[in-house]
Amino acid sequence: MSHSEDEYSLHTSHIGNDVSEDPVQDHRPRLLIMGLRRSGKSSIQKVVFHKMAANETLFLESTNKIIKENITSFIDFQVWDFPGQIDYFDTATYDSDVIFGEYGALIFVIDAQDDYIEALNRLHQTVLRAHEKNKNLTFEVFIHKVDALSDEFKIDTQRDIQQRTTDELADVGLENVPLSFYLTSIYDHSIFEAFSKVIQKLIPQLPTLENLLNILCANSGIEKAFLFDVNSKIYIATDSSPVDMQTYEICSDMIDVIIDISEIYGRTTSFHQINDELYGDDQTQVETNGKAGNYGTTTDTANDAASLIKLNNGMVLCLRGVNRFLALVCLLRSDNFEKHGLIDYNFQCFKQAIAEVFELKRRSAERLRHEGMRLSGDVNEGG
Ligand SMILES: Nc1nc2c(ncn2[C@@H]2O[C@H](COP(=O)(O)OP(=O)(O)OP(=O)(O)O)[C@@H](O)[C@H]2O)c(=O)[nH]1
Repeated sequence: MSHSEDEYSLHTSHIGNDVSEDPVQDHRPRLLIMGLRRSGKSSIQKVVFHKMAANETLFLESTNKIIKENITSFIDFQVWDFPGQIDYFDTATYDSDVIFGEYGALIFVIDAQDDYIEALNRLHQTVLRAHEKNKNLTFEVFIHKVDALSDEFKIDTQRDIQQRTTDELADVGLENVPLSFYLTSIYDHSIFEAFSKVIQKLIPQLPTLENLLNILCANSGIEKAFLFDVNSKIYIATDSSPVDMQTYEICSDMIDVIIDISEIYGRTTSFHQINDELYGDDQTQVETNGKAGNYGTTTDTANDAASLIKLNNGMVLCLRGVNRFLALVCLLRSDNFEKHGLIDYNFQCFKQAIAEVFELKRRSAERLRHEGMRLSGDVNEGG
């Protein structure tokens, strides 16, 4: 699967208090990443959206102004990284109506390896003020850097943070604020899984996507299917069977394997069998075929990408490109894969349905844009 800078481009801009925006772009959903200094905000953003290796974040400089980034993907959204030390409710410097006014989510990062009392105070203040500005904002608390904690301690920490936060909010009459808690670390898949859940809340088409995945799984003998945003490895939807972390990890790793192979062999790839050391299993094989095969990888366009990894436990991992941003990764029994003609047919129907869902979305965005332009034209003429 190929991906170019262009296709998955990230545009970064830096802003101070002058949040001057393109009125059309301004309406993309916004992810605000906040928390105390050194809690890990920039690291999270670099690892998820820039493929930075987790240990390289050790050398990140402290952020000293708000960094705004447009993520161009299956849904266009903005990520705003806030420096830990600023007071974004200081009305003389920051316009909190602009910062909190948009549709989106506020991610609050708490360093779980540190004493978190101050962070909880800050979280409380932030939720209070941001909720006052925008009742539709969802609050996502990342209890972060949990890689150094034992399983038992992780659970206790989550329980304690959750309890204190909800109690304090209930004391001021805010028991119904939408607040979710996640245990995260950049050293494993937990940060991608948490981001997936946050992003899914911003996708109005989620129930339709889940429904399509359920139908595909039921009719193709698929155990579990994820629809991934290839660039970030965030999954934007999965079928309604429970997500087991190991399955998610192996599906997500498959994307890396395929991208790495594509980068090495490019579109000339014909057939490779690679001993897959990824899972310590020398019988696991990755097959990346050219278009001629019944199934395989065509690496020239992400849309056509298809690949198969046979695991030695009788399961098969199967990847199919859906469009230039999305890929479907499924896990199924190899017996069921014998009917791969049927699976291919079902997949084509699924791909078509996804295209229609996003075409509808594109058309309504276009209509909004036209209406926006007409409105701003009217304003200009009037002025
Ligand atoms: N162990 C561990 N360390 C982490 C994790 N995430 C970030 N860090 C480390 O935490 C330190 C601070 O990370 P930053 O991303 O710079 O923190 P920040 O919140 O952006 O800091 P400011 O820009 O000062 O607000 C770095 O040394 C990271 O390597 C994690 O999940 N686990």
